[in-house]
Order: sequence, then structure tokens, then C-alpha cells
Amino acid sequence: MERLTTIFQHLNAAEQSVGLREVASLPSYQRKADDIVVVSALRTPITKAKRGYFKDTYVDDMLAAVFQGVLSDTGLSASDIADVCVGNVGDPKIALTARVAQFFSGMPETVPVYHTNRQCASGLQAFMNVAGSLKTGQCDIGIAAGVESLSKNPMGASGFELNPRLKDYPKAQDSLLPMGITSENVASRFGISRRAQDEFALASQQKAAKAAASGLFDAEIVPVTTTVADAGGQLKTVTVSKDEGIRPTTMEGLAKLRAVFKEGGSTTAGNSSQLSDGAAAVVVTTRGEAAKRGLPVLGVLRSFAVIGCPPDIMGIGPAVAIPEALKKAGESF
Ligand SMILES: CC(=O)SCCNC(=O)CCNC(=O)[C@H](O)C(C)(C)COP(=O)(O)OP(=O)(O)OC[C@H]1O[C@@H](n2cnc3c(N)ncnc32)[C@H](O)[C@@H]1OP(=O)(O)O
Repeated sequence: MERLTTIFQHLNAAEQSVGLREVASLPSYQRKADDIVVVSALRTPITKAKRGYFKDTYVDDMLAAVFQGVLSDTGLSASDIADVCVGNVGDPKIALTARVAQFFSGMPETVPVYHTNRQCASGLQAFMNVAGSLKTGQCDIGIAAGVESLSKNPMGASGFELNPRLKDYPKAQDSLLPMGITSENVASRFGISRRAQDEFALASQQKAAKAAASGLFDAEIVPVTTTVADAGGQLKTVTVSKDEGIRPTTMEGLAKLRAVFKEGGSTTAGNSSQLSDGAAAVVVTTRGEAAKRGLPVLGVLRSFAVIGCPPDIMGIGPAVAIPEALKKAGESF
């Protein structure tokens, strides 16, 4: 009993230290030793593809930076990590890249690494894969990561042979649509005006600028030292520690931008998600293991849901899946 009380005190202390008390006070919230928790979460800065500081950086270098970051943040030995899963969409060599990154980061060969692809949610799926391994007792501590370099691996359905039978399957054809067109489809199908999109973009820029100016991102960003070629092809060494997508933005400035994907459309460079390069990683374990090792609980897995949606409006995915995830967690909104 005394041991249980001590563990419970550890659990409380860990959560209070990261301000999870409000969540912990929800009626449906019960702490259990086998809860899946995040004890470290770090990312590289997010840079502009093709023109940003990571345009010449290899995918494995970005991944290695976040692997090293979370290992040093937790103080865990690399051999404590029982499994690593990397979410990625665009790198055709990700199976090799992920293994290379592991060695760059100093993790020994005994740590297995694999990858998963659930499109834009690949990093989240990597987290769920590690959570599943923890739940089935395959491992005690794992790393879930995500990485994408649109500089090195541009998006698009070019460069491979398409099955001619696609023409008979409209939804299969829709799966090849560029994200910008799916954005136009969402806007017209759900009546989302250009103004509403620009207002959202402005609010997003303002929130990001405020958070960056007050240093809120600093603790989650791993500065990355890399090389970048200038306009003349000359390589220089830089240490990148800031996101590149945040820029001074006004409604007037946004209103001047033309639609990029469709004549008369409403998706512009200002209200689109930027083409980016970057990586992120979390250390995932159980609440009991975190308490044993004195690691802080930064987040707790309450539920997860995956639901497919029409591919020509794929951007609505979260609107379909989040209610289901909340239902599974016993919450509503
Ligand atoms: C891993 C991932 O990144 S997945 C997500 C990828 N996102 C998508 O697929 C969504 C679709 N988006 C896209 O394809 C691209 O963002 C595009 C094609 C719309 C725009 O790409 P780019 O031309 O590279 O955009 P870029 O950021 O350079 O902006 C172009 C111009 O628009 C203007 N602009 C962009 N944002 C703003 C803003 N907030 N306010 C005012 N002007 C702006 C600027 O004039 C800018 O030129 P500048 O950089 O010289 O100032």
C-alpha cells in the first residue's frame, strides 16, 4: 500500500508540473499505470521547401537531430529504446533513411526501426503504432517520429506508372488529386468563402507570430546545424532554430494574392499550408514506467480514431475522425 501511495504521489507530481490538472479533473479521467504517455516531444524548426534553410538537408539528418534531441531531453540511454517508428509519406527510401538516422543519432543496432505511412497523419500513426507495442507488452519505451522533406521528395503522382483501370474508378482517380484542388473542392462544397479562408489564415499567422515572439516554441525546437547552398551554389554552415513560415500578414496583403490551383478559385499561397521540410519525435512509454524513471507526463493517450473520407475532399478528415475519437474517450463537444 505504501508503495502504491508513493507511486501515486509521483504520478501527481509529474502531472502537476506540466499543468495537466484540468484534464485530470474531468470526470471520465482515471490515471492508470498502463496509460500511454508522452514524456518528451521535440521538433526541428519547420522550414520552407526548396528555398529554406533545410532545402539541401538530408531527411536522415533531420530525423537524427530529433532522435538525439529526445534522448538527451529524457536522459534515457539509447539502448533503453525498445522500438522506433517513423511516419513519412514522400521519401521512397524511408526504410533505409530511418535506419541511417538511427545510427547518426547514436542508437545501437539492437534498437529496431521501421516506418509507416498514413498520409498527413503518418506521424500520429507512428505514435499509435508505438502505443500499440506498449499495450501488447512488446516494449516499455519507444520513439515515434515523423519527417518530411518536400525539398528532397516533392509531392505529386508523377514518376510512376498509373494503372489504366483507374479511369473506371472515379474515387481512385480522386486519390491522385493535388492537395490544392481538394482544398478548392472543400471550399465550394461547404461554402467556405475566400474571406473566411483569409481570416483564418490571418488568425493563424497572428497566433504563430505571438507564440514565436514570446518564446513559446523555443522549448520544443531542436536547433539543427546543417549546410545550405547559396544562389551561387556555395555551401555555408548554418544553425537553424526558428520556423520559416511565419510572416507579417494583413487581410489586405492576403486579399491581393491570386488563386493558385483553379481559375476563379480561393486557395492562395497565403491561405494554404506551406510546402515544408522538418521532423519531430516523441518518447512514448507507460505512466508507470515514466513514474519509475522520474520522467514528466507531457500528454496522455485517451483515444484514437481513423475514418476514411472522400478523397476529393480529403482535408475534412479530422472533422470526421475527431468526433469518433472524442466518443471513444467518453467526451463530447
Ligand atoms: C510536408 C508538407 O509541407 S505537406 C503540406 C503541403 N501543402 C500543400 O500541399 C497545400 C498547397 N500549398 C501549396 O501547394 C503551396 O503552398 C502554394 C503553391 C500554394 C504556394 O507555394 P509557394 O509559391 O512556394 O508559396 P510562398 O510561401 O513562396 O508564397 C508565394 C508568395 O505569396 C505571397 N504570400 C505568401 N504568404 C503570404 C502572406 N501570409 N501574406 C502576404 N503574402 C503572402 C508572397 O508574395 C510570396 O512570395 P515571397 O515569399 O516572395 O514573399
